[in-house]
Amino acid sequence: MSATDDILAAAFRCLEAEPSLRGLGLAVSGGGDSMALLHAMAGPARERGIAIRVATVDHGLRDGARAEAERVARDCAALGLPHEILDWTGWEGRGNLQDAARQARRALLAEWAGRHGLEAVALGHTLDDQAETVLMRLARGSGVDGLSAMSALRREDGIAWLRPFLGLRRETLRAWLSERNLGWDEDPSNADPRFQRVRARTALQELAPLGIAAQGLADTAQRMTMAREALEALAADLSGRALRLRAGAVEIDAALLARAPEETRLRLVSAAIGWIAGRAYRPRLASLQAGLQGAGQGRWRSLSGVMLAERGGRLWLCREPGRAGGPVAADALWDGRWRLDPPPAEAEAGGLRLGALGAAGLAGLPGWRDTGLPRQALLASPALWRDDALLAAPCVDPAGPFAARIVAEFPYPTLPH
Ligand SMILES: Nc1ncnc2c1ncn2[C@@H]1O[C@H](COP(=O)(O)OP(=O)(O)OP(=O)(O)O)[C@@H](O)[C@H]1O
Repeated sequence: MSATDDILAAAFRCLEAEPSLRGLGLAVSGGGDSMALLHAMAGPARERGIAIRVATVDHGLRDGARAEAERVARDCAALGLPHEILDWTGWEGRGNLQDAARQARRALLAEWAGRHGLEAVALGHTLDDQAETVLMRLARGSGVDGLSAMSALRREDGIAWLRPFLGLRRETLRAWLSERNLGWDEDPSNADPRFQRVRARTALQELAPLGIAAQGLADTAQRMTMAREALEALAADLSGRALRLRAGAVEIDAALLARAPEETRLRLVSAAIGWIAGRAYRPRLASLQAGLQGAGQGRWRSLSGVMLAERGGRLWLCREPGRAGGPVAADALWDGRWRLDPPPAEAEAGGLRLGALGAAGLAGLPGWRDTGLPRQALLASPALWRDDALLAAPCVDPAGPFAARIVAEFPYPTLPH
C-alpha cells in the first residue's frame, strides 16, 4: 500500500468507529501532523456527510504563533472549512508550562466543540508521539498505566477524542504533504532541547543501534494497554466483592484486600482516593504504599486529601475535612461530588449553604453512632446550613428534610448497601 492509501485508510477507519457522527472538529496547530490531519480528513468526512470545523489554539507564548494560526485559517478557507482561533490567556506562571498549555488546549477545544455541537474532535498524534511518550514514561519508572498506549478513541468531557494517525509515522505524513505541495509550519519548540519530548526524540535516534525503535516502543504500549485491561478487570472483581460506598466514604473488607495481589490492591485503593478527592489527586506509588501500611496500624492517616484507617477489619477512606472546601450555595456542587437532590426550591434557597458537617454540626447529633460510620467520615459528609445553624445532615439522618446525592460515579462495581 502507498502512503496515500495508508493515510486515507486511517481517516476512514476513524470515521467508521463513530458511525453516527454528524459534526467533527479538527484540532490543527499548523504543524506537519495536524496539517496532514486537515488535508486527509476533509475528503472522507465530506464523502460521509460529516460537517467539519477546524480550530487552532493560540497559546500566546511565541512570536509567530498568530501567523501560523492565520496560515491554517487560509488553508481552511481554500478547503471551504470554517476555522476559528481560540486564545489562551490563562498562564499564571506556575507549574509545568507544557502541561498547563495542554490542559488549557483540551478545555478550549472541548468548549469550542460543545458550542458548535461537534460530537468528536480529531488530533494528529502519530506513532512517533506514542513512542516518545513511552520513552519519557520509562524515565519516570512508570507502571502499566503510564506505559499504556494513547487510544484511537477516548470519550471524555462528553466528546469523542479521535487519533486516526497513531499507527502512522511522522515522516510518512510529512512526505505525503510535501508530495502534494502542501505546507506546514515547524514549531521552533519542537527543536528546543529544554523540552523532554525533544530530548526523547533525539535519544530515539541514538538508540537505533540497540534495536530500540519507535515501532517497538509503540508495540510495548499496545501490550501494556492489554495488561491494563486485565488489571482493571481484577480490580473491578475485587471491588464487587469487598467494597461498599457509605455516605461518600469507602469501606473495604481488609482481609479480602490483604489477600489480593499488590497491584490489584493499590489500584483499588487509588481508585477510591481518586473518587473521593477528584482524579487529579491520585497519589504516587510510594506514598500509596506507605499510606496503606500506616492505615493498617489503626490510626487515621492523610493521603492526597483523603483520610484512611483500618478499623474493625475494614479499611475506611473518607474525605479529609480541611480539603473539602468551604460551603457553597445550596443549588451548587460541593467538593466536586455532592449535590442536593432535588435542589431546594427558590423560596427556601436564600442564605442556604451546602458544606461539611464538621465537628460543630456533629456535636448536635448524638445519634450519629447509630449510622455505623466512623466519626471521621461524618465530619466531611455534607450538611445544610443557614448562617451558623445546622438544618440537615442527610448522611446522619437520611429521613431528614434534605437528601444529598453523590454525583461522581465510582469506577468499579461495589457491594450493595
Ligand atoms: N495549538 C494547537 N491548536 C490546535 N490543535 C493543537 C495545537 N497543538 C496541538 N494540537 C493538536 O494536538 C496534537 C498533538 O499535539 P503535539 O503538540 O503533541 O504534537 P505535534 O506532534 O507537534 O503535532 P503537530 O505537528 O500537528 O503540531 C496535534 O497534532 C493537534 O491535533
